[in-house]
Amino acid sequence: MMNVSIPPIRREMAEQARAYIDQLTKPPGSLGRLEDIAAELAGMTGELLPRVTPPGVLVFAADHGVAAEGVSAYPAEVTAQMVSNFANGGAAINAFSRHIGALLQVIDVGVAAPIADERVIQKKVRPGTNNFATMEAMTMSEAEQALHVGYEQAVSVIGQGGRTLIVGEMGIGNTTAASALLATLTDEPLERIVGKGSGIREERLAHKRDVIRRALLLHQPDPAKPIEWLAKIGGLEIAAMAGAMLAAAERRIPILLDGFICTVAALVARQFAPNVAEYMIAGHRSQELGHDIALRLLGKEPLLDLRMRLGEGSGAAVAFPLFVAATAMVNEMATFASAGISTGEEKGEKQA
Ligand SMILES: Cc1cc2ncn([C@H]3O[C@H](COP(=O)(O)O)[C@@H](O)[C@H]3O)c2cc1C
Ligand SMILES: O=C(O)c1cccnc1
Repeated sequence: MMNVSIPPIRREMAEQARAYIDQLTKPPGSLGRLEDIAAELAGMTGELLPRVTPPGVLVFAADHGVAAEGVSAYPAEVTAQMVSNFANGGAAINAFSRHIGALLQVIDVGVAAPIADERVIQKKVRPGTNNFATMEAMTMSEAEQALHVGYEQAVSVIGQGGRTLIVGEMGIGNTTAASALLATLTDEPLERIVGKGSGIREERLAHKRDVIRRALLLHQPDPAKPIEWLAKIGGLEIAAMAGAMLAAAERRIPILLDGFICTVAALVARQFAPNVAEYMIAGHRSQELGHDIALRLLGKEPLLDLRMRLGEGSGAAVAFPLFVAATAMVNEMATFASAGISTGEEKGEKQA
């Protein structure tokens, strides 16, 4: 792991798509960012008329030992409780997945409590990580196993017909792990990286930053050694999300990113294969403080800004209809020639 070989995107197909989009019955550029999305999807898939439905939504759940430090607004048992909620179809990601016709899978990659529900895919690598404030979160072998779980799950959902990959997560404490990972990729101070996650108060936010500061001093994690980096301060679901992204890019499947945790997982994936990022589009800007820094590092501008801060893949699911609109534009619109409509240039018209 991770011996992935991700093909370069087909830039000539993206260019061909742009030229074709300019022939559609609208002033050039008038569908704005949708035109960019359509061209990017063509470059990723290698197809002028790509299909993006159905999306595969993978929600990876795992617990975090660092939750014992009081870094979340919620108790750790909420992870397992929310997994039951996912299984019962009652979470935000369930509602949104139904409305976009997604193939939704919920995967236990490391929930602390036993999950005995056949609607949850059982891939537990270990029951939660260790508290990385005092010891390494997991072994390197476990980090690799978690990456593999994600990789295999993406292969599976793509095999079932998934044409876009959305990855979400559930794990109380995971904004602490994601912030710690992000902090090692930038010189930005923790005051600009570490946010309120599920909604902690200001006093607790200072404590959360202290916990991360101490952990970074203790472990000296090096992102250039990504398995070791993940093992020291990462999370099982974050590793799985990264693995899933690698599998999708390898198969030319576009990846629609969710919020803060997901973008950090994308940065993790990039540590394994730099060009994986060419297959990603950022779905939304999360309210989580560090998300802008993570997006900037990844070089992505988010499609939506709805002041969301949930995770689970919810922001990506809400952005997905933009993929549908972009591909419908290319697939269904008439061209000036086919509709017999005069072009502005032919008439020598200028915009007033
Ligand atoms: C009921 C509930 C549902 C959630 N769904 C996603 N998260 C989000 O909040 C958690 C991260 O925040 P922190 O690091 O502060 O614990 C993750 O589980 C994330 O998916 C939830 C959190 C809660 C409480
Ligand atoms: O943007 C996210 O992924 C996020 C933000 C807050 C809490 N959980 C997740």
